[in-house]
Amino acid sequence: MGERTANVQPGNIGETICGLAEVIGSRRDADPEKSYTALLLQSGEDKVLKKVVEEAVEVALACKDRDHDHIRYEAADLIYHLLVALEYHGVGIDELAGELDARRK
Ligand SMILES: N=c1c2ncn([C@@H]3O[C@H](COP(=O)(O)OP(=O)(O)OP(=O)(O)O)[C@@H](O)[C@H]3O)c2ncn1[C@@H]1O[C@H](COP(=O)(O)O)[C@@H](O)[C@H]1O
Repeated sequence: MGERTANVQPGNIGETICGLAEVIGSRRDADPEKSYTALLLQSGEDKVLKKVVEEAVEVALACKDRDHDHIRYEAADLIYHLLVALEYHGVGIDELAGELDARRK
C-alpha cells in the first residue's frame, strides 16, 4: 500500500474481501510493531472510526476529481478500513453478505 498500484487486473471480489477479512481477523492479537492492522485494532475504537471517515472523504474527493485510478485506490483503502471496523465490532463478513443478500430483489 502507500502508493497507487500499476496494471491492476480485475479479481473475484467475494474471494478478495473474504480473504482480506480473514487476514484482518488474524491480526487481532498480532504484534502492532509488525502489523498495521494490529496497531489499528489495538489503538481503540476512535482511531478505527477516524480512519473510516478519513478514507470515505478521500473517496469523495477522488470522485469529485474524476480521477479513475485514484477513486479505485481510495475505495480500496476505505474497504480495508471498513473491514477493520467490522472486525473491531465483531461483525462477521458472512453477516454483511447476509445483510446485502436480504436486500436483493
Ligand atoms: N489492505 C490493506 C491496507 N490498505 C491500506 N492500508 C494501510 O492503511 C494506512 C492508510 O492510512 P494513511 O494513508 O492515512 O496512512 P498513515 O497516515 O500512515 O496512517 P495513520 O497514521 O493515520 O494510521 C497505510 O498505512 C496503509 O498501508 C492497509 N494495510 C493493510 N492492508 C491489508 O491487510 C493485510 C495485513 O496487513 P498488516 O496488518 O500490515 O500485516 C495486508 O496484507 C493487506 O492485504
